[in-house]
Amino acid sequence: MTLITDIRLRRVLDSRGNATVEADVTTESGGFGRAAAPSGASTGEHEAIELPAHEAIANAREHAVPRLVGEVFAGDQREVDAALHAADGTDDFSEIGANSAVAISMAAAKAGADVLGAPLYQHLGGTFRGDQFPTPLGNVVGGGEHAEEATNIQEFLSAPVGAPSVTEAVFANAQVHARIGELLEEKGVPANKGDEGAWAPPIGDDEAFEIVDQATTEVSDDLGFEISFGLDMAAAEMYEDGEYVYEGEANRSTAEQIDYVAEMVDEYDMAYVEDPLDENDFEAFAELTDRVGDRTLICGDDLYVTNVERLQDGIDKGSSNSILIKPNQIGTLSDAVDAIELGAANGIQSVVSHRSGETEDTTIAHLAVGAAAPYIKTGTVAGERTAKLNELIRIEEQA
Ligand SMILES: C=C(OP(=O)(O)O)C(=O)O
Ligand SMILES: [Mg+2]
Repeated sequence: MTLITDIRLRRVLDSRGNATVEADVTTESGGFGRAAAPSGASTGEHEAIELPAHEAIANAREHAVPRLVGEVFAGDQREVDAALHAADGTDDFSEIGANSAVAISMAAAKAGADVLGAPLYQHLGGTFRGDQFPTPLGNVVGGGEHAEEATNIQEFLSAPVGAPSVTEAVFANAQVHARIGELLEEKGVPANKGDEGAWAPPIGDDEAFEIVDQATTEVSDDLGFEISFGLDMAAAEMYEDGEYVYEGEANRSTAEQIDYVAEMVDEYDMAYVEDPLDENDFEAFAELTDRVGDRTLICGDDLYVTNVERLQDGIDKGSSNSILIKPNQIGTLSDAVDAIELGAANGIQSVVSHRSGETEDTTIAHLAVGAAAPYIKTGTVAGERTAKLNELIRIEEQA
């Protein structure tokens, strides 16, 4: 029933206005799935390769489509993803493009779910999934590679860790975002928005810490549950010649960077710090995790690039207690689920994540619920972000 009978690939727009790959997968019994690849700006050095959309489409049409159509069942995700790897023939999807691979992988999953008549999260996770929801980490202030003339730190993330439901958590993050907008206006700070819809004010990191702390505390008091906050430092983007470069402040050595992050974790009681150190420095990550990992999540994004071999290295070295999961960093849903499961088996908490360039695709909301990931990072406002957040609200209502 789920034999793939047709795959269509096209260029569509992402939220930055760039071309990305959209895939339609149809099965023998009329099952249908459509999905589109997201795209990063602060990409990890070890990510699977995204090709220009037209090239990824041409190469996937030549190599992947003939291996899937009439050959593979959309209901068997492992089979779909193995065929994508075989069609590509490299270890980083540089032949067909990770953008084509992930779009086809996700579209096939949706087609499989469609035939079964089951929600995607249940098709991915099994019938006993749907009772555990991720806490949404919401980007409320940011800069780095996502906005010019804004904070050095890429993302300040509202973390409604005490929310009684995912719906209340989603609305809490939106309220924090709105309150920050008011606080910036009161201070007379002109606030544009970055690629993910977070405020991108021309202020230093110190001031951003204070504003985010104030907003999360006020909204927490108003709503009556704990709202902490966290960071994505995207430190690989700051790392030059052995130092962390901060515009408008002194650079920091690795030891100083570790001290700085550890101090901020304690000063602001932060729940989460992503990529606080360079993407190849497993040892410095381990030092920081050793210092503060009992009271906050130290998450590897560019460090692991959703790759089980890099994650195993991090597990062996004690580099972190959390991993970011971006399906397009590794190319298929099966690879992403493998990383979540390896993490879970070793006490590493998964954060399923969007990219800074997104589409209206909602697959990651289902992946987070289907794989019982404890966190999801998918923005706070902006249509391509609220698409996922609103899908979580719907899943919670149905489950
Ligand atoms: C979402 C992120 O940004 P990008 O997609 O630009 O890598 C991130 O770094 O976590
Ligand atoms: Mg990141």
